Amino acid sequence: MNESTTAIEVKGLKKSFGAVHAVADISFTVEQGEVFGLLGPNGAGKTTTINMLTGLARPDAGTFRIKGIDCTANLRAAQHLVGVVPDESNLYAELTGFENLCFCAALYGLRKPERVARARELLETFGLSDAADRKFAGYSKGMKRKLTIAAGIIHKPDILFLDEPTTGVDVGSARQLRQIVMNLKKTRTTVLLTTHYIEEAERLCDRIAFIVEGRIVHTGTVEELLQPVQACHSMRIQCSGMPPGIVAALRETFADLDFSLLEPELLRVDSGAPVRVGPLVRFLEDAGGEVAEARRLRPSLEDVFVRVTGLEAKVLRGEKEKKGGRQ
Ligand SMILES: Nc1ncnc2c1ncn2[C@@H]1O[C@H](COP(=O)(O)OP(=O)(O)OP(=O)(O)O)[C@@H](O)[C@H]1O
Repeated sequence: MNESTTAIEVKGLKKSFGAVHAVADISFTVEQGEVFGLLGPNGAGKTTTINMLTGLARPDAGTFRIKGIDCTANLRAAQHLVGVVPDESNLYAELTGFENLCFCAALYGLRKPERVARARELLETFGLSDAADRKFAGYSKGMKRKLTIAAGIIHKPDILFLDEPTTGVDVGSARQLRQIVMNLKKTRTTVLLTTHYIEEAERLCDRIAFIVEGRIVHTGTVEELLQPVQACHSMRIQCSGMPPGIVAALRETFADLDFSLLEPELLRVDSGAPVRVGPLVRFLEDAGGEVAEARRLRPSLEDVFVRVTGLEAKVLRGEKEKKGGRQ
């Protein structure tokens, strides 16, 4: 019997498409009951990783185990243990929400009375009962996403692969979808999710792996990831009328501080020690500027991402369009 608490174990997974190394070399483990996030910009290799783990893409190299079962050669061996929510919905546009769920339940071998009961239960839980008899094609993006997650957990899997749960949905639906993930966590379902939203990873995940150009560059709990920047002190100063060359002048006068101009009227100050605001404000105003606000910044995961990857935070904010259903 396998006593291990490891739900997913990935070693040296690789996948190329021609000259593109979509997944260059990826290894990680996810413990049972954990919500583990792959966080990275568009094109980092998140979907390709999930596709390999769910049998939608064949790895060029590497191995992976699900609950101790080697699935590299035989994915079916662990199929009953996993649920999959792909980034583009795999549900049928012409079927109703209820029919889609019953169909998925049948694929997983649930008996008819069980299918109907489970479909109704999930429609109720996800707030979709009123839309149960409407065609999937007419659902909003948020409703489509919810139903696709419901379909992924219809057979109560131990492990759920969830690709970009909230991409392309409105703020309210995103909040509900995050709540769904938190509820799954309460039932000890292991979740491997991908996202390019830092706040989402921070809120939902027990551990996060930063993925860039097909490689995991850093992994840890939010607390562990934040550790290197805890000692950093940063400020944002909103100041109009700053003369050209102000950043160089500030650097010369305050040699222990680092300055960057985020916008023409927005200055960022970073330091390894607490920053004294008074002298900075006086300097800026003596130079002809007018300070509207000076605000201390809490160290954030975004700072860590920027520091570890060398990328700008805005690469994570790129949105991508989703289709949402088989047409
Ligand atoms: N079927 C394919 N054929 C050719 N190139 C592909 C294919 N699938 C992915 N790629 C390329 O592999 C790289 C990784 O893509 P992948 O979709 O895994 O990234 P991602 O991190 O999921 O990004 P996104 O958030 O945009 O979905 C990208 O350069 C992408 O263009």
